[in-house]
Amino acid sequence: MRFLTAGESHGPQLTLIIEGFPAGLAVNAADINEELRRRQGGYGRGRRMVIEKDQVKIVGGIRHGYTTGAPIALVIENKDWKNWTEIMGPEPIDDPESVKKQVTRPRPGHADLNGAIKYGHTDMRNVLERSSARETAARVAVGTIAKLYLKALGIEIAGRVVEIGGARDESERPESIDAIRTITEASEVRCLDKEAEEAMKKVIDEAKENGDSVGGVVETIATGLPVGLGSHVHYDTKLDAKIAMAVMSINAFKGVEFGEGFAMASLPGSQVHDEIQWSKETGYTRKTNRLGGFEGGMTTGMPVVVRGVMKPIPTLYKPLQSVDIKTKEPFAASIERTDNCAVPAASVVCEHMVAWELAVAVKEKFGGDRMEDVIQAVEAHHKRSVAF
Ligand SMILES: Cc1cc2nc3c(=O)[nH]c(=O)nc-3n(C[C@H](O)[C@H](O)[C@H](O)COP(=O)(O)O)c2cc1C
Ligand SMILES: C=C(O[C@@H]1CC(C(=O)O)=C[C@@H](OP(=O)(O)O)[C@H]1O)C(=O)O
Repeated sequence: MRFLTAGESHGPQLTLIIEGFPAGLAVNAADINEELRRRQGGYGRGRRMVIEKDQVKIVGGIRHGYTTGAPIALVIENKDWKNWTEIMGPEPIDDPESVKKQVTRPRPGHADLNGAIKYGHTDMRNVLERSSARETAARVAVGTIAKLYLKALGIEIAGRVVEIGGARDESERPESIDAIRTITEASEVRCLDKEAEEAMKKVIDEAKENGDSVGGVVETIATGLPVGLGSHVHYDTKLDAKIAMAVMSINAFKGVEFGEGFAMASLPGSQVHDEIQWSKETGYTRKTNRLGGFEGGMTTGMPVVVRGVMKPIPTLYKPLQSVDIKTKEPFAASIERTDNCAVPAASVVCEHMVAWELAVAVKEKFGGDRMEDVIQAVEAHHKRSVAF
């Protein structure tokens, strides 16, 4: 299974090709549009999200509501494109230097300067257009199909915000995925606790007033997993490692942890490892889930619990010192628009990246050209695991 995305933030559209889903999976544009809507929202977003109303157009691989087994092709239009046709057009121009809005002032913390030096661009727009997290809309679209595939196999996924700029949601996470979804959807920052929500909004407001930005921590939970997705045999078959890579690949993510995560550093082994129990009805389970659903790079059958930390947004209204690459003169950046917190949106992206990696692992273990084959294979594996 693989997917590729193409398209610039202010270009005409994002384009996606996805390979590997079996035939017979029910997929509707409405399912994808609902997840795209979720990603666009959340407290702290900037004015761009007023312009965009993300809608997917299915242009291949799905017919009469079902996958055919052919590559799936999707398109998401950028409504902002109409304001950028001159600056972003593909046609050759005689004097590129004449283009208005050439970007020569790299933002600390963004991809601008490294990308310019690496690719030799004097207009850093050639870097920022593709490094923009606009691309995460495409990832949510493919992740929605992964979610639908997993759901047909009894695997459910939800996400939430745990922390924003030091304001933390300490409340107990409900076990039910539906409960997590219902509560977080009612929260403007996608957390579980009302008081925490107010504190997070305050932190975002204060940062905005100061021309600053804030980051945070998001969590994704997946339930209903078969035992033994992933493998211990190679570094690149360990599923926790693959999920960590996928989460780290989200723009501005700087760290990943599973279960108790970094807190394990200060705990004795007896308070970290999950004791094993057995019953005839359920087979082997763990009494706790402090390891977050993985041992040896394989799923234990307990919920996968993965968290990612997002750094504060790099584009700031409060100027940070940088150097103009054309004049080599120092300047203090001034900008037009930006998100000042995208942690709630990023929690939606994280859910979808985890869904994708789980879907890949399911496909690797169970194969199948038709959905009914996959369903049967997963059911047979569940039965074997319980009887083991
Ligand atoms: C949903 C989302 C929205 C983002 N919005 C912005 C933004 O408005 N302005 C900005 O400078 N960075 C934004 N970022 C972060 C940058 O895309 C990111 O910092 C940049 O691509 C550099 O990559 P790195 O931070 O992973 O090193 C956003 C990230 C996400 C996940
Ligand atoms: C467009 C999206 O996010 C963008 C991500 C982003 C960045 O630098 O990552 C910068 C901003 O873009 P603009 O400069 O056009 O305002 C965000 O709006 C989106 O999430 O769909």
